[in-house]
Amino acid sequence: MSVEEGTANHGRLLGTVRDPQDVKRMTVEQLDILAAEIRDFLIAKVSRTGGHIGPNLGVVELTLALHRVFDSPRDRFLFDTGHQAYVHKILTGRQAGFDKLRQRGGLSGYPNQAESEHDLIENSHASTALSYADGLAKAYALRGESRSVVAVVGDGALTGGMCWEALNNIAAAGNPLVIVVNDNGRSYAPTIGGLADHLSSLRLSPGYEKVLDTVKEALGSTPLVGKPMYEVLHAVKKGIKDAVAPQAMFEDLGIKYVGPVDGHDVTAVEGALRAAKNFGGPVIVHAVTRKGYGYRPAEEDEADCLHGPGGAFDVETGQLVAAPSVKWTHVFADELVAIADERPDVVGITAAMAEPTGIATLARKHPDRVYDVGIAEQHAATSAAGLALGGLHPVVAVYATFLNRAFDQVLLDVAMHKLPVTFVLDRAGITGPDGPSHYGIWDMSVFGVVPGLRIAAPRDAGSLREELREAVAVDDGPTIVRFPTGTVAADLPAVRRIGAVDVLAESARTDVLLVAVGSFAQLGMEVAARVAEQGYGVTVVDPRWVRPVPAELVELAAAHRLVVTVEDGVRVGGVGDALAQAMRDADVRVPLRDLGVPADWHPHGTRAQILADLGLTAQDVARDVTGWISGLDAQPVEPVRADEAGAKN
Ligand SMILES: Cc1ncc(C[n+]2csc(CCOP(=O)(O)OP(=O)(O)O)c2C)c(N)n1
Ligand SMILES: CC(=O)[C@@H](O)[C@H](O)COP(=O)(O)O
Ligand SMILES: [Mg+2]
Repeated sequence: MSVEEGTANHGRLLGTVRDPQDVKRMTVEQLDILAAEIRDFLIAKVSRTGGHIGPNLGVVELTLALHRVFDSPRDRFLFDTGHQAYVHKILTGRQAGFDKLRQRGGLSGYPNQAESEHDLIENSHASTALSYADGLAKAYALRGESRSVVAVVGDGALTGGMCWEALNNIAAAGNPLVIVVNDNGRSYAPTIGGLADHLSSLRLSPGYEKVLDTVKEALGSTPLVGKPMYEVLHAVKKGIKDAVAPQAMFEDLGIKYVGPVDGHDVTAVEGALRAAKNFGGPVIVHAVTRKGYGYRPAEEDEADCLHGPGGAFDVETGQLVAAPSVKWTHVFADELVAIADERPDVVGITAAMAEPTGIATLARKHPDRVYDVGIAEQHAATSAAGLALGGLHPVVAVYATFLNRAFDQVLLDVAMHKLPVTFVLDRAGITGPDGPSHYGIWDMSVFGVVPGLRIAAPRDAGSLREELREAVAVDDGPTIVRFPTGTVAADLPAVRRIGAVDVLAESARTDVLLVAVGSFAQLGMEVAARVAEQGYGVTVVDPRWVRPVPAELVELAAAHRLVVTVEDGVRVGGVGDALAQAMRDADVRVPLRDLGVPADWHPHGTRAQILADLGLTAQDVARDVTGWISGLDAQPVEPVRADEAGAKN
């Protein structure tokens, strides 16, 4: 049934769904209507809030079938990556929450334990569900609990190495476990690589299981027994596999394969799931779906099937409602092309996010110089090391949150080898609606400890261009260039440059040195103006390169009465911490206060809301700074050592 036809029902059936039991009672005809109503509902709600519309439209029937065959929450669903769990939320009593999806205080865009007993894992980083499933199945086996474990993993998530580590273990353990491969052939763009090719060849061989069964039946009447019988069967099975379908990789790994099944046919999916449930060992159910199914703008969106429009969109066209603006990503993308035009050794790497990171712009100009490695950030880092060893300068463009999992590769494979690799971290800092797992707040602390790694935090478009050029000019070690999400900040010219440090504002009085990191430069200017109104002089500086700590920053610190740092990252091990340490090492006894993000799980909301919650607005920071500097006036004692400035988290 089409979306239009479904609209005619005005969601009457959907309104009766309070929990999965309601879906279990429905007839096939009702399920058809319900699927259409769910699509209407998703389009209506997500077009207002933004969110992952394409992936969820593709799993409507699949999710209905899951909830009919299994008994959640006794049976456990583990969604990988978690961005396709909206239908699951709808069927588990959370319809009302969709008006505030991904908004402050509203439903999370991912599974969330606090929302429902039907959600177990709170992921959103890809390729983890099979490992969770392996552990969970082992735990249930050891505790003697008879509960099904069902992991739903996309073809894109399956390109992540963790999935293959998990499959290896799942096969070895042999526990009952259902792995539903939701194969829509796409990550954002079409999924790349041998695995994607394998899945698509399986998709084209629907007769495989049937042929296999027929041959098994025929051979069943031959007089062969024991080992010879097995060998004949095995040889025939392998021969047919090679002839009818390419090597059925999953079966060779030791995991039963069922499929391919039409993922938009609830009855067919149910049949496959029931067979898998009763099998008694690990089974892969290969469901073929279409991303964005049933919504024309998504189906026709060649770039990413409306994977996750970054805000409200027009239902008719699928176009974003907000006026287009120049984003940090665009500035990076254009400058990278300009650099690559001049330098044939510069190449790009993306981990399945060519458009969102802007690497696609380079790919359009120099298609042979961009590598999409799949959702494989660890591989991206070490493959970049290989490219650098081969004489190239790779630029690895990923979201800040996703580089975390490649720490060891950056540390040893890249930095220890002093290799010139530039990591460009988009969506650094508080990002907003995707919530805590997507906040790019760890990079400056985590990667700040890597010897020889330089980190730049540009403040605006001009400095992003400049610092990117400086980064790719480094030839004796890795660099990181990190910037936030959204519209790029207006250019903020420096008054002067001291060494590598830009001075943005000065005063006749040298009361406070305000170190404003990256996009907080503008906030720093506003703070300086407010604090000046209270009679104190503030020097605002942008260190530009925050690791290693510029020597000039320490000298500037020594020339002021108070140092305040403000950064869009966790305080522990952040820029403030690093500067405090450098000041201690230089015996600079000026008090330092560091402002930033507490190392914690901060909820979703808009970036502005979360920053306000954290006291990272110009008004809050100005109040803090005024309080601290006036406190020093009130107590004209020997300044405390920088490391005595107070506990922090
Ligand atoms: C480690 C990691 N890297 C990148 C991403 C960004 N990302 C989110 S969804 C997605 C594509 C997922 O493709 P697939 O698993 O096939 O799901 P589909 O959207 O096609 O349903 C990517 C790359 C992520 N969530 N986690
Ligand atoms: C699920 C996921 O990891 C991404 O799709 C994420 O939603 C990215 O959002 P933005 O690209 O809008 O920042
Ligand atoms: Mg996919």
